[in-house]
Amino acid sequence: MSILESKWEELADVKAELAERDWFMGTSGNLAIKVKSDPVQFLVTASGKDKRKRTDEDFLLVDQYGRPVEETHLKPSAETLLHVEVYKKTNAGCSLHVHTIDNNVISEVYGDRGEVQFQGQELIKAFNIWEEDAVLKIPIIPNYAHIPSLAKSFSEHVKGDTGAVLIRNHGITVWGRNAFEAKKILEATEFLFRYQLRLLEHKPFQLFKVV
Ligand SMILES: CSCCC(=O)C(=O)COP(=O)(O)O
Ligand SMILES: [Zn+2]
Repeated sequence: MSILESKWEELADVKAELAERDWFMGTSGNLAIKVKSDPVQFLVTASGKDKRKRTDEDFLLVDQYGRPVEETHLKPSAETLLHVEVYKKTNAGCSLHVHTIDNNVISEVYGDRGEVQFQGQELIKAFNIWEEDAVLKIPIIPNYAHIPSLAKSFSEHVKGDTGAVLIRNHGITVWGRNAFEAKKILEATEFLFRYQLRLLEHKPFQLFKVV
């Protein structure tokens, strides 16, 4: 099996797992996996598809600018430029973007603060944060309709090989060194968001403690 074929299968498997969680409502979401470096090429989901389906036209190969490598009738994800920023600025191998109710509500509740923070939660270790009393900060950026503006704002928060950025009332984009790590980060953030929303139901004052 070629590297391209094995990366295709890897991304298709991640897509199927996220679909099982129902994280691709209404054709939302897009996924990418790096196939080669120097210059970067990556597979990205084709735009506008139902990502819950598995087909031979789910992904296409694009270059470091997000342009299709070969002539194709498929269009790369409308949000390919965000994945471009990840592979331009880090050594990440996979980036995932999903819209969920929980990430949208968290982004709106904490959006004016520009970030949501988590402390004292075991699952922040998914981000390779191990220090006692460490704080995980997830940035929240405005949802610009103009994708180059969205990508520019997103890029300011793309710093290490693993990370996550919330886009207000839109969704989350995460990345990791490989597909396993990116999925781990996505699952951890969605856990933390659900936890925080549950906590707010029972202890509304927590909104002010998590700053
Ligand atoms: C119908 S969701 C609006 C577009 C979006 O935010 C998204 O994640 C999916 O866009 P794509 O072009 O990647 O299908
Ligand atoms: Zn989106």
